[in-house]
Amino acid sequence: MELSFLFSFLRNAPTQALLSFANEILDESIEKKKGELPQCVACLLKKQSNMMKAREEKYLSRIKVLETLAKGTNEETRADKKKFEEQKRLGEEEVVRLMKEKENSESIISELKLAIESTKSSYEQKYQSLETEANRTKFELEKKIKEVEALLEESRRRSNELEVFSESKCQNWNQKEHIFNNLMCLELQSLQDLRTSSQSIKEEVIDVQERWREEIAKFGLKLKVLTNAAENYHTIFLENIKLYNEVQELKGNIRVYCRIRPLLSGEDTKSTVIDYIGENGELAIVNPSKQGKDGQKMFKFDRVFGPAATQEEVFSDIQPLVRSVLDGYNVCIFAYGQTGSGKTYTMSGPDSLSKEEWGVNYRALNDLFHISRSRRSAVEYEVDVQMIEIYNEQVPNCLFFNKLTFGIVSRSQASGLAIPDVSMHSVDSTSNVLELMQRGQANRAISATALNQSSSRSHSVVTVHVRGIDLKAGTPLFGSLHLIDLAGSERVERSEVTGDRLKETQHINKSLSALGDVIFALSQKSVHVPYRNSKLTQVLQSSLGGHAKTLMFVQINPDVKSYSESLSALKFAERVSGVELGAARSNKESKDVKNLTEQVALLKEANARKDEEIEQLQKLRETGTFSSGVNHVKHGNFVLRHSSFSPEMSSKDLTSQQGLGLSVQRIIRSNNEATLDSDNSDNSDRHSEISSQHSVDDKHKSESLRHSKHSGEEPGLSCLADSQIVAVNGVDSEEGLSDAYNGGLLETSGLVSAIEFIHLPEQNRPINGTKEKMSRVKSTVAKPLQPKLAQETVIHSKLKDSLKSPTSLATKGALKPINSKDGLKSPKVSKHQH
Ligand SMILES: Nc1ncnc2c1ncn2[C@@H]1O[C@H](COP(=O)(O)OP(=O)(O)OP(=O)(O)O)[C@@H](O)[C@H]1O
Repeated sequence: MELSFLFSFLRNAPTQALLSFANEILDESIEKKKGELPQCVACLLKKQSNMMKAREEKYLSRIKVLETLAKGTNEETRADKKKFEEQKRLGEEEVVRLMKEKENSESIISELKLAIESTKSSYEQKYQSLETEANRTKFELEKKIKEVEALLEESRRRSNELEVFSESKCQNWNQKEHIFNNLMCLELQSLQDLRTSSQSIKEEVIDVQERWREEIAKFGLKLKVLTNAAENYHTIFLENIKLYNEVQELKGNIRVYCRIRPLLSGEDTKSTVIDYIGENGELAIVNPSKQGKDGQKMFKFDRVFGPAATQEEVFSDIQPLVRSVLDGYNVCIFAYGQTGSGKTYTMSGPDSLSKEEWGVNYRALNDLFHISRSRRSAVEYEVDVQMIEIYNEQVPNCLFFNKLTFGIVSRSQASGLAIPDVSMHSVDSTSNVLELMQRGQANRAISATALNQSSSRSHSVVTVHVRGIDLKAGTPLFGSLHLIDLAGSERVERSEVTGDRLKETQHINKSLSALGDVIFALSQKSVHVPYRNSKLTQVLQSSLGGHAKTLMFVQINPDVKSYSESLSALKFAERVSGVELGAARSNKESKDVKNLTEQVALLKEANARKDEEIEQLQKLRETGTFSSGVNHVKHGNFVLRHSSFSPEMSSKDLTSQQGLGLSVQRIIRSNNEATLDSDNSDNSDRHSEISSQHSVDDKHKSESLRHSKHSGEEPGLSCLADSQIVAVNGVDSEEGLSDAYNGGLLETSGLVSAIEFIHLPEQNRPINGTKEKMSRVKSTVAKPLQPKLAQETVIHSKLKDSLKSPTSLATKGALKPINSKDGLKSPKVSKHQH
């Protein structure tokens, strides 16, 4: 074990150790050689001396032989002596030679000795150096041996430790093996279990798969149903939007779209007040001077267009509204916002006008032409345009260079004209419109201010009148579209204006604040709405307080410097979006209305005849020959002629009573009463509207009942508004008549009454400001019912039914005689009449 460890140690020992081991072997051989060297030298010397001795002995023996020979032969032969001498000489020479040889040998020996000596010394030196080296190496080797021994000791210890460790490891591994074996057994067991359970799972999976297949088949069916539903969803979604719009239209909220213009060059393009623009009309702006949530303000409008919105996108959203003008609606679109916020851009477009940059005005007219052409086979349309501006509370006509100023009629005319005297221009193509509008735009008051290079200094109003006639039914319609680019509100210190510009600014701000007051009154549903405080609100009256569809663009400049202006514009817009105008009404006559109008004409005829009879009866009465079944009604500013029948009477009685069951009341009212009234006329207008609206509901019935009781008159007679007057006058006005059917047809306590409002001609108007109107009382008398009157009874009942449904009877204009030509030309006619 130890040896094997040593071998392995040597095998693994570093080169240094091997080197030392080699040295050790070398040292041993040197040691050996060192012991052999003197013996070698001694042997060599011994050989040499032996050889020399042998040679010397040989020579000496030869000399002895020779001497013996010489002694022996001396006597024998003297010849031989000579020979001997010769031989002696030769021997001597030989000796000399030998001596020489000996000398040579001796020199060789000495040389050899020297060589041996030198070799010896060199060997000794070498030996010494080798000895020193050997000593050193020995010392090192000893040292190394010691180290090796220590290492050996250490490795022995380690090997012991390793042995112990491996012993324990072995035990561990044995234990582990044991555990592993146990585990394996368990695993095998659980594998077996798993196999069993997997088998059962497999069966279950097959079962589940089977069930899934069935479920998937069911899902497939359901999916089919869902796909069908999804296909329908879009249609339903669109229908929902349509319905939502219809609800909105019924509520008549002013629609508010917000448009944010992009930041212009010269404005800080990195900072903007716009924080968030939602898809559903949400808008969040941030106050640059406040941090976090505190500085954020949220608004909600019908739609918000971001800075990237194109003119086309903006128009496509309002297109349905514009198109409804062709269905006889009055539509008003106006742009509001601080100066330089992009109102003119939205309404007209930039100065360098290309088709892509057309604003709402051009696009609206272009679209109207397009649609009217596509409907040509069914409806014939005529389009006229008026263009005015409100500049310093004056109303010049933008389409005339001399800019005559005009007065505003406080209430919109049936024609939709607030300013009836302004010239009307018939247009039939987009190029006409472009030419006309550019003329109007050129005549508009525009100046440079610190905030806008081309700031509009006036409110511009473009009114598009559409008159159409349904070629099949022969019914007329008329709609109007007001496109209003308001002048921008501005802070004088920011716009840095003086002189004329300052005066303009003051007028602009004053009229915008009047608009704010009107909006406030409308949102509060106040009885009094101060339309008369400015020309702007007077022009907008029919759009804000009438039955028009109204849309406002609130324009926003996103620059942080304009934060406070943007905030107040958004607050104003929020208030505007809360204004409910009521359902918009179409100025389109239906077939029913046409029939009814014809019937009304018949009624009028019958009335005229009846009036004659009444007059005759009155005369009779005055002469005291007749008095029965006559009611005199006089209340406030009006006088009614009324006859009634009791609720107990059956329809048969009604017929047999021959006219007693029906009373036709004629109420004459000045059509332009509102124009002539003082400021309070707004109130009276409103009152008259309210009362006429209320006349069909129960509240009013009870009111009239109370009133009539109070005045000692029969119930059902005093339900008309204060401002309405009664006069006996043969002049009928269509507008007044339609008003009557809007508000004057009553049913009270079983009494059916028809009331007819008739315009007073100019000369018959009451004196300015007076509420005491000229009146005459006329009484109806029982009179045999003529066949025509029986028919009238039915007609009146029909009328009553129609009035209960708000859509069945049209507005004022709806009851005009069905002279289609007249109906079609109505706006122009009214322009001249008024
Ligand atoms: N959506 C827009 N895209 C590009 N430029 C716009 C946009 N809106 C406005 N601008 C530019 O902003 C500048 C001011 O616009 P505009 O004259 O229409 O403002 P305004 O509200 O009518 O101002 P004012 O009330 O003073 O007449 C113009 O140079 C216009 O071209």
